[in-house]
Amino acid sequence: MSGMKMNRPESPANGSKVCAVCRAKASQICGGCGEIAYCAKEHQKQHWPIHKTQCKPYKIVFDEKFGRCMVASKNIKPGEIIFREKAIMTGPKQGCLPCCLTCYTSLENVEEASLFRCPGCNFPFCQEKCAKNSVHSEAECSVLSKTKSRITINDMTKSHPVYQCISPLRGLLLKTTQPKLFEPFKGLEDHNNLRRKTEFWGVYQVNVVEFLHKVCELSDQFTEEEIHSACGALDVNAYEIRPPNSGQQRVLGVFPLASMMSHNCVSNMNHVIDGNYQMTVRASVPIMRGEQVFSSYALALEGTRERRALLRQSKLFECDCARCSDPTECSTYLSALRCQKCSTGFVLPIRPLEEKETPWRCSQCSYKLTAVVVNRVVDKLKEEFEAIGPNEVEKFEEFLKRHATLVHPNHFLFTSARQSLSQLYGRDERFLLNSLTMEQLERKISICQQLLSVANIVEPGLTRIRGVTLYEMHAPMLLMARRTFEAGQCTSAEFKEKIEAVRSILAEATRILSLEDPASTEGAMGTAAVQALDQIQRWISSM
Ligand SMILES: C[S@@+](CC[C@H](N)C(=O)[O-])C[C@H]1O[C@@H](n2cnc3c(N)ncnc32)[C@H](O)[C@@H]1O
Repeated sequence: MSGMKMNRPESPANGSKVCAVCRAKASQICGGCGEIAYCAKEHQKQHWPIHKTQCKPYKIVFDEKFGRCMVASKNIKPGEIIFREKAIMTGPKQGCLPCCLTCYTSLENVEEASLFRCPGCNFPFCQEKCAKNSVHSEAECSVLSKTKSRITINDMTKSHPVYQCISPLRGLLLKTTQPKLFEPFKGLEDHNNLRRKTEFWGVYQVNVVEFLHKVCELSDQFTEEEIHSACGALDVNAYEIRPPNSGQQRVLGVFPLASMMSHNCVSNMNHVIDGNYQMTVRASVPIMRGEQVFSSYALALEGTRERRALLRQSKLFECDCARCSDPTECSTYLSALRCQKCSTGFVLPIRPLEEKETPWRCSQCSYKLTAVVVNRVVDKLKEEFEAIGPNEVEKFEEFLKRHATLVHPNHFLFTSARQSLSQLYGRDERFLLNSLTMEQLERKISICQQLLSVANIVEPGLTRIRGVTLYEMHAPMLLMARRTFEAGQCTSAEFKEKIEAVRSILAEATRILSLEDPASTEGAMGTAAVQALDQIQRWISSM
């Protein structure tokens, strides 16, 4: 990586390390950070009270291209915790539906009589206890009370622009309520200079800056620039959280250390955020000393044009990672079309980083298409895909069948359709597992396999999608094995072999899903996976 500055550990000119306690020649290195060396175990033990606050498997360094970024200071194994961090603030996401400002429960289906309106500001909450929470009552309520005579949020089924102000306001109010937390918030990249030239700047100017200045009377406390910085810091850095009861809504959380991770379209970490808004970041694949810890700010199962557009718009940079630069997206062909001329080749962008201008060419017959034509085809397909309801199994299947001659089997819209189908077969009330035919069970397995073949490349290692898909795959495999055996269509030895295969899939799913928050859907799946694995293991040993 060019231009990266790293603070190297103290070592003599010949490169060998010295003991941090006695400066004798060191023979061992701290396993936690890979940085500090010791001559013997005793000195390591003696040094621990001092070293433990600095013992981290990463460093924050500066790079000309990425800005501040996180680099592994030792080799990190898959599953190893890189860091844990609690959110310094949380708040509603732009464009959200009205929600409780404390627990973020969606108020969409709550009757007016069941709402609690805060006596100070009249904002709706799910219950009185939430309105009394200190984040609201001790800071923002008095600011929002200025809106009381002007705003009443009545329609819970439509987003209200006032919610756009809440998260920036919470960030800004840290200045007086929690100055220690305001420092890292203020230090986040806001990209004001780039954002100033975008259409969003004007929207924030009206909906947030002018609202906080004119309606909330905060012009003495925060300048226009400071308010825009808060909006930018959130757009560029905040993580999306799925709190329980919030329905489909996402909440924003600010994690200053996690914000230091650069983006790569194939990340090497995974993160879990628990109910207390604590984030745990682990390596999903081996990370070697000196390598960056990369998060993915975009959805890994999207195509290059879609990921790069999101990163350009919300994170203000042009991603040129290995995946974006490769026309085949690391051989996944997630954006490839089928050639309509020779029908055996796939049409790929010649210069994938120039999505608006690049010609696309068939890998077999050199048939060419312009970017405009390709983008139009994909946009039309996307429109059709987005019109499919979440449980419409038949429509997803129809979509896959109808367009099989148009796009690569792994096309990102097909992969998304498969992701939905992998969950619907076996879970949707019309397709419960035990009611599935052998053909449908086979279909579920093949959908999961195809999904895994893509996930293994773009979300490799200990990642949520792999854990969930492996778990989804084990159940039809197990059921098929049992049905076949009970029908006398396989021998005991063959049956045992099939069960062994299920066991190994389930063991991997368990390893991945056990890293999830037990209160989350994936965490619950992890618990179920542990039980299923235990049962299968007992079953195998009794065979
Ligand atoms: C969440 S911040 C990461 C920390 C940031 N580098 C800093 O110094 O504060 C996101 C910003 O980092 C930079 N960045 C992250 N990943 C990048 C990448 N793959 N290529 C170029 N810039 C990147 C961009 O400026 C982006 O808006």
